[in-house]
Amino acid sequence: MLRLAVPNKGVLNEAAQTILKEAGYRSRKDSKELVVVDPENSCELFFLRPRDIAVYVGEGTLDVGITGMDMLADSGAPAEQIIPLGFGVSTFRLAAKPGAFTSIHDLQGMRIATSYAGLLGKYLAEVGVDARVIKLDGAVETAIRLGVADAVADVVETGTTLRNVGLEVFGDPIAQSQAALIKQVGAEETPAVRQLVRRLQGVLVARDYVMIDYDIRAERIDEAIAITPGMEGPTVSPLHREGWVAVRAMVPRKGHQQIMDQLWEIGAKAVLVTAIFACRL
Ligand SMILES: Nc1ncnc2c1ncn2[C@@H]1O[C@H](COP(=O)(O)OP(=O)(O)OP(=O)(O)O)[C@@H](O)[C@H]1O
Ligand SMILES: O=P(O)(O)OC[C@H]1O[C@H](OP(=O)(O)OP(=O)(O)O)[C@H](O)[C@@H]1O
Ligand SMILES: [Mg+2]
Repeated sequence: MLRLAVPNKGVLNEAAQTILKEAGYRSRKDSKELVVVDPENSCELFFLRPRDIAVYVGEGTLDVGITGMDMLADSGAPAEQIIPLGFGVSTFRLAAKPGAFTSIHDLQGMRIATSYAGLLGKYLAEVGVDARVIKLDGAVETAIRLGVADAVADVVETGTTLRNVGLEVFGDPIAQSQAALIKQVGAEETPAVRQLVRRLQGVLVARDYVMIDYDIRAERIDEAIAITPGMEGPTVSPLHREGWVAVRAMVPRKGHQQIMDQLWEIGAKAVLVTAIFACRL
């Protein structure tokens, strides 16, 4: 049995469940379910707080888990990324009242509120700043207004939360993060883990790529291949029309309209773009 940890709440919950479902694993029927057994995939899914997932995986009680890389770094647990998953993308940053500070070095002797005390503590040690870390569970942006802190260190995505309380980021970003599949440091990747990884990678590729099909004059095939090189070279098949070939290749979803324009410029006909439902590369 593969034992897999999935975020039970927060912004990672829905995206993690979606990617696992697309990868062929069972979903839970309601948000109160804490363990789901998936016999077809010989897998058990444990729904846990994203912050705790690194701890379970680091201890080796669960084989793999999905959590934010910032949470993994914050926990200090001996776990590592297997693959990034492309969601829960955020930056960990300092913020304060506009104009109050310009760099981390202005925070010597100040109070900084955060729910990522581990991550902030490591950063302060790295840059040699001695500040007081005020550990809070969430909604840390309010700490300044309530007089508990002079600055905050928190996750920023769109910046809406900071704007709403009249705060501004300052200094260099402390860390970039996104959700990842993680395992214990040094743990061997079992066949079940490798299969999960292949499936997740297949979903990520299917999300990022589309399939393009078109017909082109045989003498322009080199130009066409330069535009649509595919993953390992496009499929080129003869057409039942003298002097023409059919080409099929995967291209990035982003920018596929520009690729269609370029193909049209070199005389391609019947250019079709279709979504990839699933793939294994
Ligand atoms: N608004 C956001 N956009 C993108 N990613 C985010 C956002 N907020 C948090 N994250 C990321 O999601 C992960 C989990 O954060 P989340 O806020 O769900 O956990 P939490 O704060 O412990 O839980 P909760 O907010 O339910 O108390 C972290 O890696 C974080 O960087
Ligand atoms: O830049 P934004 O797009 O506004 O997103 C960032 C906000 O999202 C998260 O809050 P969450 O909803 O998880 O609440 P929390 O602070 O209680 O964790 C994070 O802690 C920030 O407050
Ligand atoms: Mg949160």
